[in-house]
Amino acid sequence: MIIAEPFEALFNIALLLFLFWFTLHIWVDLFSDLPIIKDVLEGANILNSRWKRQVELVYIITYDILFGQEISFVGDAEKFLLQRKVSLQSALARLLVRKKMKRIEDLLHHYQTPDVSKPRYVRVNTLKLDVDSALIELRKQYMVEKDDLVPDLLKLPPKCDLHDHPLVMNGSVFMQGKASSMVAAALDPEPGWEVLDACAAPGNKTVHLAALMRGKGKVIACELNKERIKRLADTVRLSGSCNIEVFHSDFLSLDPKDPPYSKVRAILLDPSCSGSGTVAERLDHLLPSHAAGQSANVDETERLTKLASFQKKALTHALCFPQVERIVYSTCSIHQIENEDVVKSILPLAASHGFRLATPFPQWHRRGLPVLEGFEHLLRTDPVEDKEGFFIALFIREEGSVIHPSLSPDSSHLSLVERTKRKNLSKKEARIIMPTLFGGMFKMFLYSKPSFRVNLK
Ligand SMILES: C[S@@+](CC[C@H](N)C(=O)[O-])C[C@H]1O[C@@H](n2cnc3c(N)ncnc32)[C@H](O)[C@@H]1O
Repeated sequence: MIIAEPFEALFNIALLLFLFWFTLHIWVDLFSDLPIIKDVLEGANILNSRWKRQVELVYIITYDILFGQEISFVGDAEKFLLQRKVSLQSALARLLVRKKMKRIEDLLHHYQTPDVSKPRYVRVNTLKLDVDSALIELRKQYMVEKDDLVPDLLKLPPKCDLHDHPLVMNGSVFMQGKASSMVAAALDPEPGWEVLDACAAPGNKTVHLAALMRGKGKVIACELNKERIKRLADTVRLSGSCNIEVFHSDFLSLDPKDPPYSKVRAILLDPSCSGSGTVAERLDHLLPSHAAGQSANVDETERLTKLASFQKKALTHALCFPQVERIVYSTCSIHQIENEDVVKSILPLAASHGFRLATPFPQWHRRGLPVLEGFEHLLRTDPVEDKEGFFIALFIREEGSVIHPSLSPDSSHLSLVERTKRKNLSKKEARIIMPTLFGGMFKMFLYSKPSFRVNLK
């Protein structure tokens, strides 16, 4: 007995401490959720005057029904509230949707006001102005610094609204994000080359190419969409570049062996993509139509699959230009299916044409997803950390590699008509000694596609 008493006392103290902790835990939980429980009860509109008088008890039982353990004791209050469990749950669901909408509204407000945390970038159009002069001019109004990675790119504080700035209005600088400005710089075309911008509108990267080439050589800007051609032509005019030719055409229908494409040394391929790396798209995904469940997901998967299929065809086609030495592929998408998967699928063909992956901006730390050999060559920017989600892959043809005429490009992406034409041509090629003048003209006739050069004047 003498020995048992201290144990009993200790046991009682431990039990008391446990009960105290347990009660405290429940009340802390309850009180942190109390505003929600009040709102739920109000939304469910189930309390009559009797239960309104015992509201504290109602709060505790409602808490248990919605978030707590099984209810072990069922008195009148429990019975009353359990019978209305469905109303309580739907009131809670409505409240959560309202809160989520509020969060989306807050996010929209945050992103739509100029006061965001994303720095502003302008790229100096070196065809019109040198970087130092641009710095002097912009520093009259803003804190400006040179970007540490991309040449000719200037970084300004997030709040700057430069839309009406004279340097923007007269095309001396272009408002262009950092990741977007990395693409033409990664391609790094040499002055005097012929370069093809395969999917060009609105033309930010086209005019960047022209500036990098210091106005020497030629940039061919190809765009399929008639409405967007006008925007492209405006951008080209504003840039003051004289060596850009705009073509209204489907990139997939350009014959790589036809002049003027046969001399193309570099291709910038920035095809249509989901845009999931941009703020507007990411917010769009939070909206109820997207969050509505299954059907939205199915649509989204289908859309991504279609986009990826076009992206693969376009990249495959780019590999077929006989003189091309560099190809840059970029998207503003965060999805693997539009990025690493596209690159992975064409790697064997690229290798057979003498191409290998190169490393654009080796000092940039964020690389591709590790789902293919050579992923470390790929470049990614993160939608949260870098404020935009971009992807860049750079292909370089090994020196001395040329496309042998027998290595006919993979034509699986071409239309049936196109494939038939090609097949017929090969038969004819066997009979006619090519290239003869007649043969060349005949080939040009067969390959001629509705591609319109746009007069910029
Ligand atoms: C992502 S945007 C290009 C943005 C542009 N590189 C820039 O930085 O301003 C893709 C463009 O490709 C065009 N496009 C889509 N399919 C095409 C095709 N088959 N041939 C040529 N252009 C195409 C679209 O109309 C769209 O204007």
